Amino acid sequence: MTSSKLPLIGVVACNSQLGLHPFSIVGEKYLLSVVEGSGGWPLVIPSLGGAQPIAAILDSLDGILFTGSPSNVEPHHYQGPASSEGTHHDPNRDASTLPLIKAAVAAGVPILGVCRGFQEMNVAYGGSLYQKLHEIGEFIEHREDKTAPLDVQYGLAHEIKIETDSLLFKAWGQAKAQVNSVHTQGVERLGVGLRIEARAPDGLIEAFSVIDAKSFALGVQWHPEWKVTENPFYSSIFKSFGDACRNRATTRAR
Ligand SMILES: N[C@@H](CCC(=O)NCCCC(=O)O)C(=O)O
Repeated sequence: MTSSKLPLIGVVACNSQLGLHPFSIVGEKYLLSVVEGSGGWPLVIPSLGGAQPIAAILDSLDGILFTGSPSNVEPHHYQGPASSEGTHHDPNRDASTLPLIKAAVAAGVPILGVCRGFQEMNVAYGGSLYQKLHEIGEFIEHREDKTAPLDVQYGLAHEIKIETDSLLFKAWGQAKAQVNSVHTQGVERLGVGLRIEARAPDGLIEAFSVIDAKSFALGVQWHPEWKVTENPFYSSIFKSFGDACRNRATTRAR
């Protein structure tokens, strides 16, 4: 690979107030997973909301990672009931990522959605979300113990069963894997044009891909970016995503 073909991978940012100023921020684990897991270079995509130059963004990138976030997609985007008081939202991120997801897939730009990014993909394709899985009754605990050390919070939490006709199976080569679980929300109604790739033991959808995508388009509910190089399953996901980005890098006009 020559340096001019290094895949440039957009990583979407969250908005957060630090002191008196609003900042666009991206967790370092996402940036490192692009470098160490996908062999690309991360470029932060700010979620400024409103008009964004989608065509120019897509023309400049070989892939996009839609990151996880403590914030939740605002329920009006999926015709859900209003969130309970105090729910953390990021309306500018919603306004930026929801249109960018479908535009990226249509343009053949590889995408990987993680946790909030996975939930955004589902909403972008017309799906809906459970806002509090633990209140539904039929699901195992999918939340992390926020009082535990990070390695415990992101430790392996449950098994997933992987469909054999799937991007995940192609990457991993096995029909089962162990994953972490760091989320409160989950897919309720699957978006149109999405195919289930994996489920948790309680039936919750843990991964899907976009059926008619011209390139890699996968969403996962868990966090494969977490210490990606130490987990062969997580590595296989970022490697497959990186391969798709490398493929675009060799053909994209610069
Ligand atoms: N808020 C949603 C999505 C959960 C999620 O993405 N968690 C990651 C938080 C830390 C990080 O930024 O990686 C939900 O709770 O379901």
